[in-house]
Amino acid sequence: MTKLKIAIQKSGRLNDESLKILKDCGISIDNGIDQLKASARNFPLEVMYLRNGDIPQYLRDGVVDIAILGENTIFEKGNDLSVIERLGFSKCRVSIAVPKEADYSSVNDLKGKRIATSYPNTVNHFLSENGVKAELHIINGSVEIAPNIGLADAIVDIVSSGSTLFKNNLKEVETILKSEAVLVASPKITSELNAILKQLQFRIQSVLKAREFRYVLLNAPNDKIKDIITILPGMKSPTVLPLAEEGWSSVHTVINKDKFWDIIDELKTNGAEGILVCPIEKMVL
Ligand SMILES: Nc1ncnc2c1ncn2[C@@H]1O[C@H](COP(=O)(O)OP(=O)(O)OP(=O)(O)O)[C@@H](O)[C@H]1O
Ligand SMILES: O=P(O)(O)OC[C@H]1O[C@H](OP(=O)(O)OP(=O)(O)O)[C@H](O)[C@@H]1O
Ligand SMILES: [Mg+2]
Repeated sequence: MTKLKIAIQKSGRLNDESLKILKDCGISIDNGIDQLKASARNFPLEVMYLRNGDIPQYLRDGVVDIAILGENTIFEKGNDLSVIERLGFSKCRVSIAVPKEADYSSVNDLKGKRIATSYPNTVNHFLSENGVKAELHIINGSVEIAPNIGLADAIVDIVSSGSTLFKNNLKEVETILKSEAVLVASPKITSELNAILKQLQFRIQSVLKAREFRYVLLNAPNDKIKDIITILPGMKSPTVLPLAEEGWSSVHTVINKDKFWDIIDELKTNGAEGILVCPIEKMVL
């Protein structure tokens, strides 16, 4: 049977969530702690566990058909590859940071300075766009330590919470790009495999959509139902069902997860009781 080959990061920041999204799509695979390859049991998919930084080349060569990787890696090493789906996890940015006590007012302050980074193409692109020449020191890890040991005047690295910068007495001064995990396809993918990819994409989209929403159930007196429905816009129209207790109904609807906390007080003042908010597994519109 023809199988779609997907590359995911062997270990690191993207591994867990990449496996989780496949699992949420109903695809069961083994994790890659001791393996480089695993087959899905119930979907024509073969998983290759690889280093994130190596994946763009494997896609280009057609060794794998699709991959989950950080968008920043595409920017650094795979500008020729096309992103087919943004996956909403591993959100971070690639930023410039300098020692806390350094004066910094604009990118021009980096002229002639030493910049340590693991992302030379990203930095060179940013510097040349801004007409600034600097000296790059390419290092593969622990970039944030470089200014403290006298190796560099500034760094360019991934920032998420900012705690690594804080611990190393650095401040973020420019954001070069924002990144999240993305699904990328090889330019060499065949039409047969593309058809399997479409099925996988359909599943991923219904999982991602479901992650944005919550299923809400509540009880309310019948004379308040109209008001409650106006506060609770549903997918189409909320479901209203009579309760066993005379004069009361139950309202069921789906709302954006971020909206719930904005309307909770309004729901309560309008007589809503026994409010339940549940996650949704899949959502097909
Ligand atoms: N602190 C973070 N918060 C959120 N996402 C992050 C963070 N650090 C990295 N990422 C994202 O996860 C991806 C993988 O990062 P990680 O540090 O695990 O691997 P790596 O060192 O780039 O890769 P590898 O060793 O597999 O080649 C990055 O390209 C980035 O998109
Ligand atoms: O802003 P923060 O939330 O502190 O995250 C940023 C840190 O996370 C990443 O490193 P990671 O923990 O993946 O370790 P690594 O350097 O071994 O890749 C990145 O290289 C930064 O050092
Ligand atoms: Mg890292």
